[in-house]
Amino acid sequence: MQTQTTQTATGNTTHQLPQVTEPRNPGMPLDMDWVRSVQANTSAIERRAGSIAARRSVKKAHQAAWLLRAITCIDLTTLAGDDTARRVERLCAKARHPVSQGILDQLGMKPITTGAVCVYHEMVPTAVAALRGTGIPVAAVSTGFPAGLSPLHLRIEEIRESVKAGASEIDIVISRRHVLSGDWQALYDEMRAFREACGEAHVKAILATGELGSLRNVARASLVCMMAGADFIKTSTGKEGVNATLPVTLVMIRAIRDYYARTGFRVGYKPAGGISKAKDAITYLALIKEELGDRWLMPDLFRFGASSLLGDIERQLEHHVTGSYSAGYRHATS
Ligand SMILES: O=C[C@H](O)COP(=O)(O)O
Repeated sequence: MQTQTTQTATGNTTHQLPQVTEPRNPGMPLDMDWVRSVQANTSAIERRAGSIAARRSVKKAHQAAWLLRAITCIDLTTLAGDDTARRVERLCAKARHPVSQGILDQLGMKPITTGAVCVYHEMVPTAVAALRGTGIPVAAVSTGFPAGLSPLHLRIEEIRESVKAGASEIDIVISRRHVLSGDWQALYDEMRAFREACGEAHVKAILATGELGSLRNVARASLVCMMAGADFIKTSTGKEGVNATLPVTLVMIRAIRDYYARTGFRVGYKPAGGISKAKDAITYLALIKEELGDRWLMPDLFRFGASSLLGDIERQLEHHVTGSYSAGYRHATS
C-alpha cells in the first residue's frame, strides 16, 4: 500500500495519505425501479465472505503497513452512558498519537492520527477543544442514537446542535421501521432531511443492519440512503444484537460500487460494532481493496467505527517490531 510523506502546516513531517478531494454525493431523485430491482443472493454472499475470512489476505511483511493504514481509518469511539470529559480527553490524546514514537521509529514511519473521534452530542465541545489544530474531525452520533425513535423535529434539531457545537461529521440512525415496512419514500425523505440539516458536515447513515431482517433490505436501504445524499453508509450503532459482519459488508460495498457506476459519485463505507481485532481489520481492508479498489482505502471513503480495535493493533505492531506481546492494559484506549 502506498503512502506519502508531506509537511503539515505546523512544519512537522507527518506520515500522511495522498490529499484527494472527492466531490460530495449530492444524491438524486428516488428511483423506485432501481430500488425494486435490487436483490441479494444470500448463499453466494455468505460463500464469498467466508472465503475472504478463511485465507490470509496480506503477506506478513506488509502487515505493519496495513495496520497503520487501518489506524488512519479508525473513528476512535466512545459511546457509553458513563462517558466523562476526562475519558473523551484521553481518547482524543490517543487519536492524536495512536502509535508510540518508539514503534514508529522502528518501522521508519512518521506520525499518523486516527480518522476521527466519535462521541455523543454532549461530548462534542470537549472533543473539539481537545483536537483543535490537529485537523482530526469530531463525529457526533445523532438523531436519537441508537434507536432513532424520538420525534423527527427533535432528531433534526439534534443534528443542527451538534454541527453548531463543532462536529464536522454526523452519524445519523435511520428509522428501521421504514425499511421493515418497505416505505422507501419515507426513508428517502427522512435521510434527505438529515442531510439538509447537516449542511457542510458530512453525514454517515447508520442502517443498523442487524435489525433490517434480510440482506435484500440492507441492499435497498443502502441504495435509498445514497440516493438521498448520504456521504457514508455505516453498518451499525454497536448496540444492536448483531453489528458489522462480512456478508453485510459485501452487500453494502457492492451497493456503493453500483451507485458509483451509475452516478459517478463515490460514497464511503463504515463498518462499526464489534471490530476489535487487528486481523479482522486487515480482512475488511482486503475485502474493500478487492471489491472497490485502492481509492476506497482512504479515510475520506473508509472508516472503522471501533472503541477497542486500536489497542489490539498497537499490540500487533509492538509484536511486529519486538517479537513479543505486551500486556493488554498498556494499550487500552479509554
Ligand atoms: O460506531 C461505533 C461503535 O459504537 C463502536 O462499537 P464497538 O464498541 O463494538 O467497537
